[in-house]
Amino acid sequence: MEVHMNNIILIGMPGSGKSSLGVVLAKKIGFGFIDSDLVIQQREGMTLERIIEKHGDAGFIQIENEVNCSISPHHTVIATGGSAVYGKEAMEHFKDIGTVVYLELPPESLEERLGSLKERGVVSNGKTTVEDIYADRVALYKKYADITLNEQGKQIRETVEMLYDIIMNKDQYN
Ligand SMILES: Nc1ncnc2c1ncn2[C@@H]1O[C@H](COP(=O)(O)OP(=O)(O)OP(=O)(O)O)[C@@H](O)[C@H]1O
Ligand SMILES: O=C(O)C1=C[C@@H](O)[C@@H](O)[C@H](O)C1
Ligand SMILES: [Mg+2]
Repeated sequence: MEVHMNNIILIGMPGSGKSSLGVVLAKKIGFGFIDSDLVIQQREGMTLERIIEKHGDAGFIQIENEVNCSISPHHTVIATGGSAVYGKEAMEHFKDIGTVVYLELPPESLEERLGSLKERGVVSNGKTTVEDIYADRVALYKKYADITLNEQGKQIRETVEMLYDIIMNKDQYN
């Protein structure tokens, strides 16, 4: 598989580690790092939780879609928000500017990491459990992924190594 080395875009459920892994990967490969959640917060001048409260799920998805469409860096790892896949234009844009990597983890393991969903300000679309939110999104994560990384049982360091190997074309996973 050919990896588009301009940008690496991380997608996946909240708690899958896009932000935690992304910055470590960026440092390792000499790339920049952008967390699109922080770009959204800066643009709106409030926290993600507050934006969701104010605009509702649909309003947040629209804002996130617009912001993500405006992110066009070079040689950068982009950690997206868990709900980024609801933005069709943004995901098409990301596929144009880089390689999209889905960090895959089953809902049981996500639950252990997440703690309170409410505190994280998740776009729930009326769903209340991690399992239901996962079920609502899993097809979208798979649809947009150029690479799917199963991180079950892996430490952050191991997942970064696995991704590094793929990027550097020493690929034994795809
Ligand atoms: N093996 C692991 N891999 C990744 N993260 C892990 C692992 N074990 C524990 N964690 C923890 O899980 C959490 C992952 O959260 P993080 O904010 O990176 O996820 P995210 O995908 O960016 O979520 P969001 O969509 O809400 O932005 C962190 O607190 C991290 O330390
Ligand atoms: O998965 C989600 O619904 C979200 C994840 C966060 O990264 C933020 O983008 C926001 O809190 C919504
Ligand atoms: Mg994040």
